[in-house]
Amino acid sequence: MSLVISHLARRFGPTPVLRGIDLAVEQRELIALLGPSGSGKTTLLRIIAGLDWPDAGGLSFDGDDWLARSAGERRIGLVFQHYALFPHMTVRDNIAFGLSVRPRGNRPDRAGIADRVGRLLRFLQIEGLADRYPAELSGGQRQRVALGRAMAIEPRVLLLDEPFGALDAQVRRDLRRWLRGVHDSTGTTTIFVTHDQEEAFELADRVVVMNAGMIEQAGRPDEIYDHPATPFVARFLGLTVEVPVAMRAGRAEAAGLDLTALPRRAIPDGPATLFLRPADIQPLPDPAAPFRVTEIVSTGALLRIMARDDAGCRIEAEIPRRDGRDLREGQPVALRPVTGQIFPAGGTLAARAPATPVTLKEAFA
Ligand SMILES: Nc1ncnc2c1ncn2[C@@H]1O[C@H](COP(=O)(O)OP(=O)(O)OP(=O)(O)O)[C@@H](O)[C@H]1O
Repeated sequence: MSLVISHLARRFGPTPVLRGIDLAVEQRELIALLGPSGSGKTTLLRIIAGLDWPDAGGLSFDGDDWLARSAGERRIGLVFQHYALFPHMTVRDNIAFGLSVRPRGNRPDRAGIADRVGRLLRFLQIEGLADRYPAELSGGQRQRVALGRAMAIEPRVLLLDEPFGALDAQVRRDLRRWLRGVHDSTGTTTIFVTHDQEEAFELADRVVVMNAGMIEQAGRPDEIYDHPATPFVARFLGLTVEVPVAMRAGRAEAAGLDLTALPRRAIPDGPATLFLRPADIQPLPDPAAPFRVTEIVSTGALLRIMARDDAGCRIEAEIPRRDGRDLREGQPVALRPVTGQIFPAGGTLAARAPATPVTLKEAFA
């Protein structure tokens, strides 16, 4: 166990921003803090970094009480969305900065620093940028350099706050893969903040979903994707179709919906809510079905099918375009969810469930 966060609380004036955070981060783990704006992700990151202090709770690293340590003593690498590099310094000097300001006993000599920076530049595949100034770099290149600067001090924990937030989609994707590769080679314990689901799921070993200052769920990406633990997580992860159902002997029933593909659940008889992703609902032409297609919209590869029954219940399904050739507006369709999540009424917990071969070790050898 490396980083242990216990019962952490923080308020700003009367507003509680963190309301009892408990999280243990293993050595070498890559954790994503995922949540909507204002859920407290940055505040938590700042407290870990030593840039802010909690009102209550604990924070330790390998048993050492970090709340008794300054930011510098914690040896943390930080990368922010707009972490301005020093504009008057070249990339090489920016990366060397963290090493050159170390206390004397701990500081390599000039040749040692130059050697380390050279190896790090190669490792991060930014050798060609070494003599440029930040103004001569693209956004993606700047963030690679910012990561290099954060890593030069061999941080015990690397903290990234929306590091790719300001970049366009393709660059973000490239940087994600690059970051994952860097992490896999170095094994630096890493926590990054994002509100981008795809980014969190592609990059992280474990995703921590935050909402209103609390952790709603923490787990492996596929675990969270397949089994959201709360209605909030379900909605946040795209299970946006909510259907009132009646539970009977573990099966969900709803008029006009074929729910036979859903497995039995250990949920008491009575009212419940079924949460579905539009992509998990199959609309099948059926003259006897109570739902009718009201609208078909193409988004390119996909068709969005809106359906409605006489009682006014509206359900949206999303299917690959090639699967929708037989569907027409006005046509009766049976709706068949293939998977979904059920929460008892009241919304409590669900019953269901690189180009160069230099490694960082070599870079610092
Ligand atoms: N120094 C401060 N003083 C007062 N309120 C603050 C301060 N810092 C943050 N807050 C408030 O605390 C709440 C949580 O902010 P925080 O930045 O931690 O959320 P976040 O999840 O990182 O959001 P975002 O994704 O928008 O960055 C917000 O309502 C914010 O306005």
